[in-house]
Amino acid sequence: MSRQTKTFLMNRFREMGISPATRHGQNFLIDLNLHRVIIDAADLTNQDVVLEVGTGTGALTTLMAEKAAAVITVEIDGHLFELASEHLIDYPHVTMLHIDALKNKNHFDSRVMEAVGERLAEAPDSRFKLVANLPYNIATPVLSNLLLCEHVPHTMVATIQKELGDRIVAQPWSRDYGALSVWMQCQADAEIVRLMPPTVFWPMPKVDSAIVRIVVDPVKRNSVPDLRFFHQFVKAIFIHRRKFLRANVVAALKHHLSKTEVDEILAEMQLSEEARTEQLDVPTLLKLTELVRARAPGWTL
Ligand SMILES: C[S@@+](CC[C@H](N)C(=O)[O-])C[C@H]1O[C@@H](n2cnc3c(N)ncnc32)[C@H](O)[C@@H]1O
Repeated sequence: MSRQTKTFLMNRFREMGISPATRHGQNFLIDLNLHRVIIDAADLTNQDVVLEVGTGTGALTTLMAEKAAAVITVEIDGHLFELASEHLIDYPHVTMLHIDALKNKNHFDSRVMEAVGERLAEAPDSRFKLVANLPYNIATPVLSNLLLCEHVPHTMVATIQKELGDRIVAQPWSRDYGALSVWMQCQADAEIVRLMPPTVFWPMPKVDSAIVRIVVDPVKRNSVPDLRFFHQFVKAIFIHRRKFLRANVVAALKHHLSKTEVDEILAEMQLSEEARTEQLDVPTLLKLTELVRARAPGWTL
C-alpha cells in the first residue's frame, strides 16, 4: 500500500498518538496522481535544486528526490520530521531541516537559504525551484518572500488555496486583483495548472485548492529597477484598491510627498483624479512607482 493513502496516514498517526495539526495546515495529498501532476508541472530534471516547504510524511519529497539534483525540505512538526526521516534516509542529496521555514512573515529562516545556496554551489548550472504542497497559512509569505531572496527561483509550483491562486493570476478591474497579483506578474508568468476539491486531501480542508505554476521571467524582473521599493509601494496603495488612486498615493506618501507633488505625478502620467488603484496594470504601476521613487527615494512602508 502506498504510504500516503488515507488509511496509511490514519494508522500512522494513530500509532504515533497524534492527529493532524490544523494550525500547521496539515492536509496531506492522498490522490497520488496529483503528486505526479505537481512534479510534471515543475518539469524536474537532474539540474534542479528543489526547495520543499512542508515535508509532511515525505511522499512528495521522495518522488522529487528521484528526479532532482538535490532537495531541501523543511518541516516544522517533530513527529512528521521523524516519520519522513525514516523514508528519506537513503537519499543523501536530500537535506532535511526541522525548523519553521519562516523567521517572520517577511523573511525565510536564514538556514533555509543557506542550505539552498550550498546545494546550488555543489551543482554548477543548476536551477532553483520551489515545489511544495504548501501549508495554507504561510503560502503567501513563502511565495512572495522567495522573490526577494538571495536565490531567486526559476520556477515555483505549489498547491495552495484556490482563492490565493485566483489572486495571483487576477487582472486589473477584477475582484481578485491586488498587490499580490502585481508582485507576481511584474516578474513572472503565472498560471493555474489544476483545481482540486477538498476530497483529494486527508483531512479535508474547508476550501478548494489549486496547483499554481509561477515561472520567473528575467526580462520582466529586470524591468523593475528597485524591487523592494516597488513591492512596498504597491502594497501601500493597494490597501484600499477600490479607492481613488490619488487618495491612496497621498496617504501612502504622507510626510514624503505633498498633495501638489502627487497631482503633478498623476498629471505626468495622464491619470485622472478619478482613476482607481484597481485599474492600473503592471506597466502603469511601474511607471508610477519610478516617478514617486525619483521624488521620494528614501520612502519605506
Ligand atoms: C499541506 S501539508 C503537506 C505535506 C506533504 N508535503 C504532502 O504533500 O502531503 C503542509 C506541511 O507543512 C508543514 N508546515 C506547516 N507550517 C510550516 C512552517 N512554517 N515551516 C515548515 N513546515 C511547515 C506541516 O507540518 C505539514 O507537514
